[in-house]
Amino acid sequence: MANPTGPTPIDLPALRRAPKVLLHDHLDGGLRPATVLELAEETGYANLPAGTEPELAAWFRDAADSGSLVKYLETFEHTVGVMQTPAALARVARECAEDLAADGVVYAEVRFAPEQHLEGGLSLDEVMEAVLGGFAEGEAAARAEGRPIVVRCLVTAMRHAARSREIAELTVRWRDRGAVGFDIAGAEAGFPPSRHLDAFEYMRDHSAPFTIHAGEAFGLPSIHEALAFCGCDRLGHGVRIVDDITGVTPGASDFSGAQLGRVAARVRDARIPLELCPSSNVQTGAVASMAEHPFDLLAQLRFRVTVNTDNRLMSDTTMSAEMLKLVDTFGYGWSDLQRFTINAMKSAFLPFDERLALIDDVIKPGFAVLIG
Ligand SMILES: O=c1[nH]cnc2c1ncn2[C@@H]1O[C@H](CO)[C@@H](O)[C@H]1O
Ligand SMILES: [Zn+2]
Repeated sequence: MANPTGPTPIDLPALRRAPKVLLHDHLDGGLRPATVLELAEETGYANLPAGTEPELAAWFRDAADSGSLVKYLETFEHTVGVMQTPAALARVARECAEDLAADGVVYAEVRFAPEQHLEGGLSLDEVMEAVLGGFAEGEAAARAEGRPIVVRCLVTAMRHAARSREIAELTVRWRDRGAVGFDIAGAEAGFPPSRHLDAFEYMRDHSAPFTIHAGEAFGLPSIHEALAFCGCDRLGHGVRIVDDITGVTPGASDFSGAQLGRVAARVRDARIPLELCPSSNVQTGAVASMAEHPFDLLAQLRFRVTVNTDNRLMSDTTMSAEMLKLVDTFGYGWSDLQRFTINAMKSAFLPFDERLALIDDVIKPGFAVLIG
C-alpha cells in the first residue's frame, strides 16, 4: 500500500501510528501518575512523596534522573507500595496494555517481580493471576478501541534476593497462560548473574527462554557471565558491550575502524538481541548523553538492536517518544525504525509462527503506509 504523496514526515503523531514492538518495559515502572495517587488513597499507602499528579510525575522523573542505578531503583518503592492487592495489580496491568496500545505498540513483553507484591498476603500464583487477568482485560479494551495489541509477561526475579529458582518455576507454571519468559533485575554491581545459575538451569531444562539485565550499571564481565555461564537468550540493556569494541567513538559518524573483541563478536555473530533503553540509560548514568549513546554505533555495526522504554513513568516516556529521540539524535528514517521493530519482533519470546504473522500482517503493512 504505497503512499502516493511519499514518506510521511516523522513526528510524534506519525510515530504513534507506526506499529511498534516493546520487549523491555517494567509493569511497576509504567504506572499513570493519577493511578499511583488513586491506589495510594484506596490501599492506605501513606508514603507518597507528592500529592498532586504533576508534582508526582515530576518527582519520579527527577528522582530517577540521578546518574545512579541504585538511586533510580529507589523510586520503585512507591509504585510497588501501591501494587499489593489483586485489584491494584489488575488495574495497573490493564492500564499498561491500554496505554501501550494507544501509543501504537502492537506487541509487548511487560515484566515485573511477583516476589515484590506479597505484602498484602497474596501468593506468587495469585499475583500472576491478577496481572495476567489485567493484561487480558487491557487487550480486550484496546481491541474494542480498534488498536489491537498482544501483551505477554516476563517474570522477573530480584538479583539481590534468593528466590530466583522459585520464580523460574513460577514462570514455567504460567507459560501457557501468558508468561513467555524469565528475567533478573535490580542493582547489578555485587550481584552477578551467576548467583542465579540454578534458576537459569531450570529454565533451560524446561526449554524456556530468559533475558538478563546485564551490562547496564556494570561492565563486560556481567555480559560475559550472562551469556557464557547462564546462557541467556537476550540481554536486558547490554549497552556496555561497547567496552569490547575498539577503534571507534560513540557519537562519531564513521565506524569503519571498529574492532570487536570476543564477547562483542559473539553477541553479534549469535544475533543476541540487545534490549536498549536510551532514556533510562542516560538517567542511570550508563551513558553520558543521548548524543553519546552507542545505539547508533551498535546499529551501524549490525548488532540486533531493539528500542525499549524500560520505565515509562520514571523516564516520562513512551515507545514513540524513544523513537523520536533516536530520530532527532541520529537522523533515522522509517526504514531504520522498521528494521529495529522487526529486530524486536524476531527476538520476542512468542512462538515463531505468531512472530512471523505479526511481521507480515501488521508491522510491514503499517510501515509501508508511512514509508510511502
Ligand atoms: O533498568 C533497570 N535495571 C535493573 N533493574 C530494574 C530496572 N528497571 C527496573 N528495575 C527493577 O525491576 C523490578 C521489577 O520490575 C523493579 O521493581 C525495579 O527494582
Ligand atoms: Zn529494565
